[in-house]
Amino acid sequence: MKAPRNDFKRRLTAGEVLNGFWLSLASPVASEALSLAGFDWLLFDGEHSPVDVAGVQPLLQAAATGTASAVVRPAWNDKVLIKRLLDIGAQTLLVPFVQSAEEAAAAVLASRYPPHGVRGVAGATRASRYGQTEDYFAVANQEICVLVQVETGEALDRLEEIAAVDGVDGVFIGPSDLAASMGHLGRPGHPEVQAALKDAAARIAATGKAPGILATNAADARRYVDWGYRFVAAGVDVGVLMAGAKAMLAEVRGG
Ligand SMILES: O=C(O)C(=O)C[C@H](O)[C@@H](O)CO
Repeated sequence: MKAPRNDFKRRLTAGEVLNGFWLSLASPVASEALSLAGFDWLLFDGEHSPVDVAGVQPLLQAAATGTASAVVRPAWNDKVLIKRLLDIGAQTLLVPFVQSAEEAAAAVLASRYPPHGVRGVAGATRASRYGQTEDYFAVANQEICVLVQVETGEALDRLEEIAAVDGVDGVFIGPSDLAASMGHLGRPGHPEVQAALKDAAARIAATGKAPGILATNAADARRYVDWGYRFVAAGVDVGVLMAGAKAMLAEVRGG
């Protein structure tokens, strides 16, 4: 048996635009259903949801039934958390709050086995199909995809240095945190924030790395793609659920 390959990384590197969806509910049922809905990738959020490492594993298993590649956001840029997520089979990580080239390099090192990094070695994990794959150690490092999240003005000033780090495959801009850092807490749609997002997409693309972002509706997602973002989550599960449920309730009440 061959070790798992990373479709997300391959398609991103080939220049494709990948349409994603953001999951905060930590529901394996939602993971399975949304993967079967045809998304290219699903983000499992370990930073702003109560899910821990053990809870991410069923999300990965469920996503594997459909078309979507899994992207996992650890709670922090932490080598122990990263190692544990990789062991349960995550191959693509979205590492939050990367402020410098050094922090980006630390995320890459945490994701690679020696001599290219510091990832600890376990014999039989879900990552190696429980030890059943003949080529796991030969391909494991190259199949890891590291996306780093830039979400402050300070990090934006260092965008090119961060993107240039070897092993960084993409740079994701967090619109909500960037808005907060720019003095527009809760207003990612503010014209100054939107201008920064547009500019960031072009700057990231100029480095040869893939720009990524989170939108909260299809119109924003399409505009971000037009600006050059290539891995774009079009919405968040809890947001879509609440909007749909509230609209239905209003209709039922005749409002
Ligand atoms: O800054 C952002 O935007 C993000 O990092 C995403 C947020 O954490 C959140 O909107 C996810 O639900």
